[in-house]
Amino acid sequence: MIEQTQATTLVGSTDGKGAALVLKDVHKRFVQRGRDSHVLRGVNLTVGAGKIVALVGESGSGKSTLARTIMRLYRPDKGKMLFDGVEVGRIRGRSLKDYRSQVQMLFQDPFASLNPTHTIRTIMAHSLPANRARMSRREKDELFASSLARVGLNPPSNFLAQFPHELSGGQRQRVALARSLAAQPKLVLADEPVSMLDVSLRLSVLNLMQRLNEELNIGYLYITHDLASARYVATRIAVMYAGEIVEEGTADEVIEDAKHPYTQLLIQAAPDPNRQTRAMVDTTIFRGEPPNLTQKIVGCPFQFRCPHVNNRCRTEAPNMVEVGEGHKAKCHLFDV
Ligand SMILES: Nc1ncnc2c1ncn2[C@@H]1O[C@H](COP(=O)(O)OP(=O)(O)OP(=O)(O)O)[C@@H](O)[C@H]1O
Repeated sequence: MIEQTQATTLVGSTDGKGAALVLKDVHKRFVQRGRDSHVLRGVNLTVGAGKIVALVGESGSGKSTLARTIMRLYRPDKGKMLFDGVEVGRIRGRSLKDYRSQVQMLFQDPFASLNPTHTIRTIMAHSLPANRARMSRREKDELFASSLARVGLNPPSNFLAQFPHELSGGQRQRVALARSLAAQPKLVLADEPVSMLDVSLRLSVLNLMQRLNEELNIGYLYITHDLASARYVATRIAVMYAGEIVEEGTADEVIEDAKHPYTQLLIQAAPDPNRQTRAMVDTTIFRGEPPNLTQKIVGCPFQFRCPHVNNRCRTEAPNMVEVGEGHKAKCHLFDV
């Protein structure tokens, strides 16, 4: 029972040291109405212990599927996922619960993720890991209060008895963060956590995530469409296209010196805060469509939209190659 032995090292190992997530060649297929859709097509990605990595890409590129696969809500069809050195696919039973305490998800819509019929106290109590669920009510209230105070909800006692509908969107997202804190996570998979909040609140929630990262060494996989917020909050950015990471590097380098034609177009399409007329993502910059994931892709998945496409792109899939220090891109332009 090697997997049980390995997995038990997860239990209670909440030591503030953080833990790395390493994904190797992760594939996920869905079969829908008899059609096989290859949504994750060999994802390689590392979120270092206590690091913030942003995962950016268009709608449908597979970002949420990847997060759900990491959470073990989906089983990958192929590939390896290692968390804190433990193979995630082998974690079973109680250890899976512990894994899901240490790796938590923060969703786009905090209202949908908080049970509306429960008070904040009950919501927080339900997400406690087994080793904390046995605490006395007083101990739990102290833990919940300190978690709420840490996310800036003061005085915490006022919030414990409230229901989600009594809170603002920003407060609800803070409650969602406090709930995860009570379970001492090492990694939070934050799936568009600020996109439903008012612009004025977005920055405060991103700042809070960053502060929790610094104070508690919590790592984040920050999933977003928004390159500006990715650069603001993350040290590294990974760009996803059609179920693959096509570029990865430090946040500054990926934005300032993007190599992959897709990343370059994403940056061009991003809303420019200095230009009044382009408040939305400019999708007209992209010609063509992303590939049909129900069909086998021969060559580069970006060939149908790429301004630099050549014959090699139509026949040979590009490899990920070094394009700078700690900066990689999957494009034939650099694989000569
Ligand atoms: N359970 C499922 N069954 C079948 N297909 C699915 C399932 N979940 C996701 N997909 C398909 O996988 C593809 C990727 O979806 P996913 O939600 O992961 O993308 P995304 O990058 O997170 O998009 P968004 O930014 O809009 O959330 C889509 O084509 C979607 O229809």
